Amino acid sequence: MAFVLGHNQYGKAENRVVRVFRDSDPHEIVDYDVSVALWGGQDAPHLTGDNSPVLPTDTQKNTVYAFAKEDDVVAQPESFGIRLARHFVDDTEPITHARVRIEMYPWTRLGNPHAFTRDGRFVRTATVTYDGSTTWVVSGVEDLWILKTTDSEFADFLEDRFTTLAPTHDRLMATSLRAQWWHTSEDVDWGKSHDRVVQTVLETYGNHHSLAHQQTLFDCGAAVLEEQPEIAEIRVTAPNKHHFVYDLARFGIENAGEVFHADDRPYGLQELTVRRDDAPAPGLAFDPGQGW
Ligand SMILES: O=c1[nH]c(=O)c2[nH]c(=O)[nH]c2[nH]1
Repeated sequence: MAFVLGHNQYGKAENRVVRVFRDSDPHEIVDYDVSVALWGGQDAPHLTGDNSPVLPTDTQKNTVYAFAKEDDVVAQPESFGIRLARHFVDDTEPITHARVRIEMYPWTRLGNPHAFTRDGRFVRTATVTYDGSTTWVVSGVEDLWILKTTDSEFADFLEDRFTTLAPTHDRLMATSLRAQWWHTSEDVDWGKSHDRVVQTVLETYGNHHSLAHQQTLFDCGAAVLEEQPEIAEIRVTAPNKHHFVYDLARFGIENAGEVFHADDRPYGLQELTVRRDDAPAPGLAFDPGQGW
């Protein structure tokens, strides 16, 4: 029996970088978790242990911290990712592809010019993939919690002999949303664009009269594409965080949708892509992972 090497990539994952902009008054900071993955020309180390084509992950880590000195570049996760990805491919023989994934933890300024509190509303993400000619820039958000106390229905669904769910025309609906959107241009004010997407998603989710979580999420994605022409495609992963009306009738207490059990698992999971009908193919924009 013979074995062949399939897709492989390697890199330094989760480099935690905090950059302080001391020259700005008041001080600014960015807080990143940067993961680098490189591929191309790496048969020898896997098959024979010959490390001559390997740029050590330790060197990759050092590069992340060194480039964090470049003010304009490091200020936004997208521009930092572009800088790093192009460097690793353009300056390192035999690397052909780089993917840099950055999580950004937002901090909010306190009352004085050099103190901050971690803003736990969401994590901002950017994933940049570069193949030596094309650069794919994907921005995103994770752990964006949204909850609405009414304006949500779920009825008229398929029923079979295992169905026990009662249809409802008024329920509490909640999620912790993950979304990633692909820009077809780099001529973007990354910070403003990100703020706008988050705002659009929050407003749409909140204002939408929902017949299903699926419908609300599609509308959120469509609203983002409507607002921002440079975004070609958005992918959303959203658990339906079930809240069950707690049975207080057992104690002779009325509960008209006021006391809920916030269930942890299992949860419904809606995953969808919304794209412009004339959008180009996304190529390597979205990380398929190892497929499990
Ligand atoms: O919005 C919903 N979509 C579903 O597919 C579903 N399934 C379910 O049990 N509850 C819900 N709610």
